[in-house]
Amino acid sequence: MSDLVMTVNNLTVYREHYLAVRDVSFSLEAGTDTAIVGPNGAGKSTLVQALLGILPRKAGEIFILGQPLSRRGRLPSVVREQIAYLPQNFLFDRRIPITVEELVELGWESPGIRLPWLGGRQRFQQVRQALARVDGAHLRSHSISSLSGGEMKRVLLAYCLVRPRSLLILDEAPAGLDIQSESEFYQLLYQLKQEQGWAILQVSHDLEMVRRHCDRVLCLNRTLRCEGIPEVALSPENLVAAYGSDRTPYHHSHY
Ligand SMILES: Nc1ncnc2c1ncn2[C@@H]1O[C@H](COP(=O)(O)OP(=O)(O)OP(=O)(O)O)[C@@H](O)[C@H]1O
Repeated sequence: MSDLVMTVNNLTVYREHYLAVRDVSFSLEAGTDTAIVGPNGAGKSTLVQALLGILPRKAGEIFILGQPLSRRGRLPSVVREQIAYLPQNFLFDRRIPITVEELVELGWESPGIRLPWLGGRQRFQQVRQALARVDGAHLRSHSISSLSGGEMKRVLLAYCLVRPRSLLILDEAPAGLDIQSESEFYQLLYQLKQEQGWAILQVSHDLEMVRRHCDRVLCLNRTLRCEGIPEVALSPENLVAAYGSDRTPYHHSHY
């Protein structure tokens, strides 16, 4: 049997009084890359935030590495530290006097009690390795205030990579990267999934990227309209079902 990293059963989530996600079920296996696609306002970010325990759910169950996510969004710390999340926008005050290395180091820490004097050497090496993997070694001592948008994305990915993980959740993460950096970004995701068995779940509007890189697609428009391998889930009929006949992106495709 394959290793299930996440199982979602009949998930329903409201934003205030608005039913944003209704009765969604799916599972994620280790070593796979799954895309969530759908039109603006379809509930993609809401779904991701509910999976992370940031937004409360109205109904349904979420299991991560076999452990239930509590109604209050809690998970055992050994499970929580296996999850990395790269948001669409990382909003913070860039004047905070912190270097790239210090930021990435924060990702190395386990949730809970911190003993900063322990594991210093290992932490140092892990931070260097993570930055090297995203081609950001030269940024190590730069202040985060000096980074471009694309450099910041790479540093945040290093933050995710700095310790072993099982699940990486991305919300439109490569937006803002140039073509070369985007291609390297997807190459790295491929390695993480193949070599380290990460399950990847990514929200995307880029259907060409999804066709090229993802193993499975969930088409969301409040509820799951279709799912499957890209060739099936992104067929013209299924895109019309997910986006509606007037908003389907199929006609803009190069396929
Ligand atoms: N705080 C809120 N209160 C009420 N409705 C909200 C709130 N936040 C989001 N919504 C609504 O919930 C729906 C789902 O929003 P969500 O951001 O999850 O969609 P999305 O698929 O991620 O959209 P996009 O592709 O535009 O990023 C939208 O109709 C949005 O207007």
